[in-house]
Amino acid sequence: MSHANLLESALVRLDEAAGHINIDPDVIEKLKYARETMKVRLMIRMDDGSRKSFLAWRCRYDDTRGPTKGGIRYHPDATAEEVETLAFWMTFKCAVMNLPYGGGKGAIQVDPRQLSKAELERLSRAYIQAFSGIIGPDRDIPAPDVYTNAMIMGWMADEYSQIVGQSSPAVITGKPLALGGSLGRNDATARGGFYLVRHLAKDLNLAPQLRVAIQGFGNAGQHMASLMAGDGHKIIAVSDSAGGVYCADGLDIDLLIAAKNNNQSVTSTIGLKGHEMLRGDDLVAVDCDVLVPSAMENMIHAGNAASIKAKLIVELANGPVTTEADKILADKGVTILPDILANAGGVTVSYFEWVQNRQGYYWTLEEIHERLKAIMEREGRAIWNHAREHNVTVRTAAYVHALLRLAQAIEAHGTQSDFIA
Ligand SMILES: NC(=O)C1=CN([C@@H]2O[C@H](COP(=O)(O)OP(=O)(O)OC[C@H]3O[C@@H](n4cnc5c(N)ncnc54)[C@H](OP(=O)(O)O)[C@@H]3O)[C@@H](O)[C@H]2O)C=CC1
Ligand SMILES: O=C(O)CCC(=O)C(=O)O
Repeated sequence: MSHANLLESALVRLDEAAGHINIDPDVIEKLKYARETMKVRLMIRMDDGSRKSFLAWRCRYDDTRGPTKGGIRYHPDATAEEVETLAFWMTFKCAVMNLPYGGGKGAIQVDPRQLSKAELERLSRAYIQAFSGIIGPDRDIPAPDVYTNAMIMGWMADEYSQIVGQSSPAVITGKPLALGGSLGRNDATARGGFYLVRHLAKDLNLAPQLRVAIQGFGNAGQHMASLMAGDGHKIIAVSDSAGGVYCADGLDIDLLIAAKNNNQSVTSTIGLKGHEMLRGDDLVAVDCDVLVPSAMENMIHAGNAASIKAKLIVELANGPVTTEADKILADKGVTILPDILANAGGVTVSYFEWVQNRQGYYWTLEEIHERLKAIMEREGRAIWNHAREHNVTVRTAAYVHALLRLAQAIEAHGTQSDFIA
């Protein structure tokens, strides 16, 4: 599926949820469109003295529940449509977790692996120069996403602080600890999903030792592998953009992480420690108990959903399963813990970072983990129970859960505030 119909497809889930509750059509009308999407062309000086331009966007999809919140993605295939869809999902994700935020997202159309560190820094600072008017600690708060990280967030927070003339750490989350980052943000996306699976293990009839396949081996995928392996489960397959590896007895996670830290693909471990090669779509079809998509959108689609053998899919990626694949998987009896719940640990610890920045008082790692676990379990349990009681998928239950909160906020604002920025 191209990005051109990504939002349309995402809105199918909204309509589906709206069909299960009595909701004012005005609420749905408001949630169907992004509030504002700003597009710019960033021009930077390359190391060889030439100038190069890059398209970039920031979308503030809906700010009814608070300042907009969401990551910035660096990817050569980024489009405005993708950014708006990701911002739509953020709107629902923040509502699912009851965070005092709306949804936003940003992107630069770039392959960051083709830039030097100095070029990457100039580009990241140029992004903030361009968007400094629409971001801010009470307006729109960026964070990391695909191919961005703490170092980039540090440059961005520094650039913003220089522009406004005062230290302003709460404008961006996912920063390095030395610049006001939070303990526990690094593995928060995976940890939230991990706590959720552990909490629902009995309800899901999960075996004590699970065979897990992970698609994508970056921030989300690597931490999920470590957490699940540390809890006694076997990671039997992982992949990255270059291919995949498989080992029925369990892959060597330290070896895989060392390869990624060395800028190599997971496939560089083929032939070592019993690691075998996986091609193309083979990873999703691996005989396993749990499949964890942790890469990009639409990777599980009508063409490969029928081949899936896992009984549980934990969506650490945003939008990894198309609406067509949802139906195929539901017919096969596969349970999906949806993105707006399963990967919400990241934005939840981002929220903790923002709170700590604002109060100037920092929590211990244990406090972060306890608070994250409590919120994942509270919202996860409510959504799970709703799904069971109303015989709907966990995805529909999560959308209903968020939609009720969004509707309350939209109605509470009244009808005269529609044009306030
Ligand atoms: N970081 C965060 O806090 C959050 C991230 N997410 C979502 O999680 C997903 C992953 O993000 P994150 O881990 O941060 O990103 P990273 O940039 O850290 O990692 C992305 C991973 O996906 C891999 N990948 C890209 N294309 C493919 C492909 N076609 N097949 C297999 N693997 C592929 C990359 O491969 P390679 O290493 O070869 O480049 C990389 O290993 C995204 O959907 C993101 O939006 C959701 C919530 C929060
Ligand atoms: O940490 C955040 O604020 C947002 C993370 C994000 O982009 C996401 O959850 O998709």
